[in-house]
Formats: sequence, structure tokens, C-alpha cells
Amino acid sequence: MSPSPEVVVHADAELLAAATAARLLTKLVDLQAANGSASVVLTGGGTGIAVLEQLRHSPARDAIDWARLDIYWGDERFVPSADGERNELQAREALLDHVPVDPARVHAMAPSDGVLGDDADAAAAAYAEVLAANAGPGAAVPAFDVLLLGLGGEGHTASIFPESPAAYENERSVVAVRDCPKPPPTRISLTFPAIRQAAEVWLITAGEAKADAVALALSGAGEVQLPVAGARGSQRTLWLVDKAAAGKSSVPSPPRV
Ligand SMILES: O=C(O)[C@H](O)[C@@H](O)[C@H](O)[C@H](O)COP(=O)(O)O
Repeated sequence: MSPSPEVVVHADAELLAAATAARLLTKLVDLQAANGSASVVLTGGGTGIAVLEQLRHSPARDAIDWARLDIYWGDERFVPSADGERNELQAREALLDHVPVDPARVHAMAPSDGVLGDDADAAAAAYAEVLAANAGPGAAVPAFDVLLLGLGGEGHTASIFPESPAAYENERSVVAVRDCPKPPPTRISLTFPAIRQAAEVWLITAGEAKADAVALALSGAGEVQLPVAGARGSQRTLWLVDKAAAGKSSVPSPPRV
């Protein structure tokens, strides 16, 4: 696992989303130049979707070769495919339906009205198979280049909630989670072992409501009580936060504008 998170603080939520979009764009362009392709794991939540919207509007957007980008999700709400709560639907509206991605390289998690029916465990197992099919030799999960995550006020990330079974999962790469405190209650989520296969994990969060979780995570809280603390990349863990979310942490604030 990477060393302690690097923290970058931006003045406000809008600047955070714009700066993160610019950072992601440059990262993916560099990866494609070096490796011929790139992979990214998207997150749900308002901040994660705001980054995608900013990326859509970037004048440099098509510097990314969208056809050579593998796209995954860190978690999904287990609802019907047309339900606006779906992270995939929100990501498509924000960005993916506006750029020429290769549909075969967009790996969405199953909806509750798909071929697997309303069986969240089957949906989780199916996604684990997708990950394994796209992983390197002997690996169960691709070595994602960049894995984006959001943060809940009580410390959840992806759909790993405090003290939940998913927080204790050390074998499977994908699990169904139920009775989530953040609606909708049933979700599909990557687990810590899967998240930690990513070269870089970027945690993106904004707002005063996240300040306690940010401060606790940066001061050494455990991953079961505060799951975001366990979300580390194999090479790098980057926390991209706004000033309000950093308000209770001893991290340098952005320059006065
Ligand atoms: O599907 C989800 O809900 C997300 O994956 C979840 O982990 C989200 O990122 C956080 O709850 C932050 O959400 P906000 O950015 O909207 O606060």
C-alpha cells in the first residue's frame, strides 16, 4: 500500500471539481502516451459526478483517446437500469454519452432489472468475473491506473460503510451491501482488496459535513470504523479536498484568492 495520503486543498467545491478534472485529463493523456491505453474507476456521489461534468466541458477533453480508455465503477446503487439513482446513468449523462468511448470498454455493474434479476449477490459475483477477465495474468482485479472515490460524512467510501461486513471483506473483490445508511439501501461495491489494486487512489470530497471524517482519517483512524482510511493505492493515495472539508485537519490551506 502507498504511504500516507498526499493532500491537496482547493478553495471551494467548484474549483475542486474543475482542478480534479484537469488533473484526471492530464493523467489519462500521459498514461495513454506511455502505455497505449488507460483505465479509470468512477465514483458516484455529487462530487464525483461534478468532476465528470467539468471534464465534459474541458476544452482539452478530446486530448484523451476515449476509445482506448477502460472504465469501471467503484460502486453502484442496485436499482433498475433507468433509475436516476444509478451511478452509471449519472456518469453517462455527465460525460460518457458525450464522448466516443468504446462500449466494450465501459464496464458497468448490473442493474436490479437486468439479466441477473434482483439478485445483488449474483450481480456482485458477475462484476468480480468482469474484473478477473480484464486483469493481468494470475490477478483477480485489473491494476487500475486511477481509482476515484468519494467520502461520506461518517467515513464511508465506495459503498463500504463503517462496521459493515464489506469493511471486513478480505477475500472477494466485489460484494453486495444491504441496509446502507445512505439510500438506496442495496448496493454493489468494490472491496478494500480490489481498491488497493489501483496504482493511484484519488479521494475527492468537499464541504464542512466531511471535515470530521477527513480529520479522523488523516489522523490514523482504522478502516473498519472509518472505511476511507483503508482506501489506499499501491503507488499513490491522493486526497483532493476543498477548504471546508479540510477545515478540521492540520493541512495547509490554499492561497487566498
Ligand atoms: O454511490 C455513492 O453514493 C458513492 O459512491 C458514495 O461513496 C459517494 O461518493 C459518497 O457518499 C459521497 O457522495 P457526495 O459527493 O454526494 O457527498
